[in-house]
Parts: sequence; structure tokens; C-alpha cells
Amino acid sequence: MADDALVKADPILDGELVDDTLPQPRPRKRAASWWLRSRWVPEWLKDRNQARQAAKDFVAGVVRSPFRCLGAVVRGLVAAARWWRAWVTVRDFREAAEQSEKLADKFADIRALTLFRWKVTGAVVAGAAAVTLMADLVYGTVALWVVGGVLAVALAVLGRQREGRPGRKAVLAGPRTLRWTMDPQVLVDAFRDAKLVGKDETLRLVERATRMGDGWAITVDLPATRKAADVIKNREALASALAVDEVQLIVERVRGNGGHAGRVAMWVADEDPYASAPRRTPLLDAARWDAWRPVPFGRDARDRRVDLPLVWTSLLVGAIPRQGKTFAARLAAAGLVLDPFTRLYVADFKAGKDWDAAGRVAHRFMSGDEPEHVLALVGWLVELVGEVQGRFRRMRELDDETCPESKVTPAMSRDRALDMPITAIFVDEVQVPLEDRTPVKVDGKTLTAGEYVGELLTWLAKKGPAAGIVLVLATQRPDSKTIPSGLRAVLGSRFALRVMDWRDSNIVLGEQMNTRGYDSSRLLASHKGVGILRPDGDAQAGGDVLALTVRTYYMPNEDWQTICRRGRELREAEGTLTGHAAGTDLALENTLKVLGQAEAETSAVLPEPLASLAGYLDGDEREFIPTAELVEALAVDAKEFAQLMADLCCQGRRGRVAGEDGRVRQVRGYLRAEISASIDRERTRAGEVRGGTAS
Ligand SMILES: Nc1ncnc2c1ncn2[C@@H]1O[C@H](COP(=O)(O)OP(=O)(O)OP(=O)(O)O)[C@@H](O)[C@H]1O
Repeated sequence: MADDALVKADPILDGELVDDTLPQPRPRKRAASWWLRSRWVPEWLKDRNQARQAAKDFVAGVVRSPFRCLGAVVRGLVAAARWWRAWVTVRDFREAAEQSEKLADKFADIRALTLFRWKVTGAVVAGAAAVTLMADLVYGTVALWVVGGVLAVALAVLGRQREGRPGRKAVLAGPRTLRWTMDPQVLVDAFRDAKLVGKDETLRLVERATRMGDGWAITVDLPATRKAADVIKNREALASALAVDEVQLIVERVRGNGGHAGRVAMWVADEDPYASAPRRTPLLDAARWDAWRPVPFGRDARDRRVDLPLVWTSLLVGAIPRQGKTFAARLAAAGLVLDPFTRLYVADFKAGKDWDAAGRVAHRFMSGDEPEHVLALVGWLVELVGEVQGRFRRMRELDDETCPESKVTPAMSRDRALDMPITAIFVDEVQVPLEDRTPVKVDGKTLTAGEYVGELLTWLAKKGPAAGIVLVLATQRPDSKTIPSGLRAVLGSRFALRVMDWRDSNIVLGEQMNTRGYDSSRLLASHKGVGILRPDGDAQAGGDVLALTVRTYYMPNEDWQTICRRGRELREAEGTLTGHAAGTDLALENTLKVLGQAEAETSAVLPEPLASLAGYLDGDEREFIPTAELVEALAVDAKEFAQLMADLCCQGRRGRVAGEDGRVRQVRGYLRAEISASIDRERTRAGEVRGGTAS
């Protein structure tokens, strides 16, 4: 039989072509597939091997049963004898008297009670013997068998209880979730097993378990002093105690009027809530959207809609590759695309096709990951910083009715005369500009473009939201080196899809979030688009929670294109199409491109520290530059700098410079002519190398 059931297939080799034109297995009928997937149908009714094993176990059980029964009776006899001995000697009373050192006082009482219990024993035994004898006389030996049988069963049950103490034996148990819905004691046990309530504590059911969606919902009150936050933190232990995967268990603290710090709302899904097909975004059916309304972002495990407010906040999306970052950032963008009064800046450093459609509506758009793109982004950010400063200046001059606080209001954002539309900047793969090392000169100081982008983004995330600037950053590398901590601290909303470990998860979601039960490294790789959302403000479907697991709506490229097309039509109708989308991109971008190319070329050709020196000394007419000044401006180690300069044939020498007080001092430094010669030499050499490679 076994051999019939298992037919060994030929091995399939790497690169072998498999002929799928041959008849393929037919899809199972629905009932059959339900039977196989149902968790309530025992395994042995689904699988032939399991059934065979169950039959074997049954036969073995029957054969072993007389011996096990005998063993249980003996254990029961011993247990009964022990109990009787303790009873007849009044052990509990005696021990209590001993402990309170009053044995001498109580001795007479104990003796009297012992004597009485012996008499009771004698009377019961005599009575039982008499009844048995009478029954024997009346009914014959059958009575003796019946009495013996009843006694044996009673003793066996007692013996079995001793043997079957919890934890002594692994048992084939059915699913526990169904049992706790019928018997809340099982739920209490699960809380105890997960160490969420003490041995002597119990739970109070606020509402009994009810069917809600595709799962069971229940609300419980923890014993006094126990905290709902601890249940959320130890969700995994509770999931284990309830025998469900942790993605199926949703635990939330009930807040507000109906709740308190010890009230927990739980929901247990029948099966993996994220295994079903993803839903399309409802924005597809929306003719237009209002940027001030939270954008439909996704669904939680209970299939409740989760909306994400964007105005007055900023969003950081982090995950390892291919988990749905771009899709999530595009969802946030979709709501703003459908509001014709919104101005969009889109910088796609992924340089793929994902964002292309945004070019139809965006005021500024670029896709690429070269240094010139980074420099163009610097230009945009500088432009936005100026815009924010201008907006604050203008807001100060507005009357209180139009602008009650120093904040953009919905009416202000739509008033064209004020020119303060909601302006959103989306940067995908933000680690690319943040890690860029092209030197840029800012206020006489040379910085890397990455550092400068970090500073500008931090400034915008801090000051921008009140002026109607929305920042959405997505990154593949949510490590502390890439995203400066100052920037992270000011990004209000966070969305962490699957990351490598809890540290990365904390970097996206915030310090200590893993210890509070939110760790996106625990999400499954197969759950694309599922992440932990830590919203800024009121975003979620249920109560007021710190963070929640959300599966984003699925918005493939074609839907995104449809939305962008609609966004363009809306802007054309309202006359708000500007910049890149209107084909009137300002000269700024082109200037930056040229500038960027020149700087990128300089830095690409010249080795450090010459590249930085070239930037720093650009336009400087002095003949002699002090070493101390260069070391400080370039932020380099003095010793290392001297060594590198010597390698480039620039010798440090003594020269005279006038100090701030007008007195001339002798200091060490470099001749400008020598540095320039070295730069020219390196450029020529690089040109020759390039020429050589080209030929
Ligand atoms: N909500 C969703 N439901 C189902 N699948 C999704 C969802 N979101 C994204 N995906 C799937 O995940 C894949 C990867 O998405 P996406 O391109 O956004 O990843 P990414 O994290 O930006 O990747 P990379 O880091 O390589 O840029 C998509 O091709 C898409 O099929």
C-alpha cells in the first residue's frame, strides 16, 4: 500500500526543460480543498499516512491497555492509601498545630479526632463488607465483579490523574483557539502560560468572544496593576499559548473613555490574514482627492481601512529591497496627485520606471542616481528652504482671520494669490543622495553633497510641515550611518516594511520600539507590502494605538499611471500645471546640471584632497595658504593631509601671513602655485588615461 501511495518522481535537473504541455493535475474541488485546509478536521482524516499511523497507534493502545490499566489501578491504590492515612492521622490539623507550636495544647483534640476517624473507617469498611456480602448472597458473584469493577475504575481514574499531570506528556491536542471561545478558562490558562497574569490571578471578560470578520474578537480586563502594554509586548508568547501564528493575533489596548491601561482587545484570525490577494487602492475610484484628508494607505489584519494623514507631517519608509517601499511611497503620493492644488517634487534615485508617470504632474521631476542628480536635488532643497522662509515671512504679514496661527490652512493652501500650496517632496532611495561624496561649497565651507542634503532635509522636516511642506523619504538602507539621527528624529510618521534585524526596525520606527512589541524584522518575506506603521496623529482604524501592522493597498504601475493621468487632467482644468509637467522647467535645473557635471568631473578626475582643495580654493587669489586653515576647512587629519600633499608633490613650507590683528606671523602652509600645478598635472594625467581607454 505504502509503495502504491508514493510514486518516486524522476529528478529534475538544473536547466532541464519540463514539458508542461502534458496533462497537468486538475485543481481540487472547493469542498475537498476546504476539507484539506480546515484546521478543525483532524490530520488523520486528511492524509493516508496519518490515518495509517493513527490506526497503528490505536492497536498498540488496545494491546497495552490492560497493563496500563493495572498500573493506573496500583497508582490509584497507593494514592488512595496515602490520602486515607493523612486523613485518619489528621495530618493537616497536626501540622498546623506543630507550626504554631501548640501541639501539646491540641494533642487531646487530635487524638480524639484520630480515634473518631478510625471508628468511621471501621464502620465504613464493615458496612461496605456487609453490603457486598448481601449483594453476593442476593445476586451471586456478579455483584462482586461489579463492585470490584467500579472500584478498579475509580482507582484507575485516580491513578491516571496522578500520571497525567500537565507537562508530563506530549498530547495530540486539537486547535486551542476554538476551545477558548467556548471555555474562557483556556484563555486564562494561555495568559498564565505566557506569564501575563499570575497563578492566582484571573481575567475578567468585558465582552464574550464574538465572531468578527474572519476571526474571533474578545475584550478582557487584566488583573489590577497588570498593563495592556505588556500584553502587546509579549504578543508572541500569547500567540504561542493560543497556538496561532503571531500574524494572526492582534492585540490592542482599549483607550479613551471605554478603556483603561489594563483593558485589552484581542482578535484572532482564523488563518493568515495576509495570505489573500491584496486589494486595489480605493483612490482608483476617486475623481479627485483633498490633500488635507488622510490618504487611504492600506488595511489592517482585521480588514479595517487605515488612512495616513500627510499634511503637517512627514513620512519615512524603510525596508530591505523588494518589500514594497516604492509602492507604499507611491500610495502616499497618489492622494496628493489627485489634488490639483498640490505641488509635487519627485526625485527617483532608484532610476527605474516606477515613478515615471509622476513626471506628468510634478512641478519638479528627475530620475537617476548620478552626482548631477544629487546636485539637482540640492538645488531643489535650497529652493524649498527659500520657499518656506518666504512663506513664514508672508504669513506674519497676513491678518489673523486668514492666518490664525503661523500655519498654512486649507483655505490658504488653495488661495492662488497667496501662493502657498501644499508642496510635497518625494525622494525614493534617499540613501543615494545622503551618501554622495561630491564636494559642495556652502558659505565658504566645503561639505559633501550628502551632508548638505542631510542638513537641508532636516531643516525642511523641522520647519516645513507648518508651511505646508510634506516630506516623504524611502530608503533601502535604514541604518544609522545613512539616515542622520537628527533627520530621523524630526520625521513624524514611519512605515517599516520587513528589515534585516530589530536594530534597523528601531531606526525606522524609533528607539525601543522592538521592546514595545513592534519589530518589522519579524514580518514574513512572503508578506509583500505588509509593514508596521507608526503614524503621526490619528491614522488608524481602531483606537488610538502607538503603531499597527498594515498591508498597503496594491497599486501596480498601470493604476499609478491612471491616477497620474487623472491628476494631470485635474491640474489642466484648474490651471495649476507648472514646472516640469508643464514643460516650463526653470533654468535652475539646467544650470545645476551643468554645474553638477563640472563639479562631478572635477571630483571624479582629481584624487582627494585635491578635489576638495580645488573646490575650496576656487576664486581664491592668495599666493600662500596656511595649513591650519586647509585642515580645518577640509575637516581632515593634519598628519594624513601632510602625507597626501607630499605624495602629490606639494611641499609644506613657511610663509608670512597677516593675522586678524594686522600683525604678520610666520606659519606653515602651501604655495597656491604648487597646488594649482598639482591639480593641472592630475587632470592631464586623468585625461591621458581616459584618452588611452577610449582609443
Ligand atoms: N501591497 C502590496 N501587496 C502585494 N504586493 C505588493 C504590495 N506592495 C508591493 N508589492 C510587491 O512587491 C514588489 C516590490 O515592491 P517595490 O518595488 O515597491 O519594492 P521596493 O522595496 O521599492 O524595492 P527596491 O528596494 O528594489 O526598490 C512589487 O513588485 C509588488 O509586486
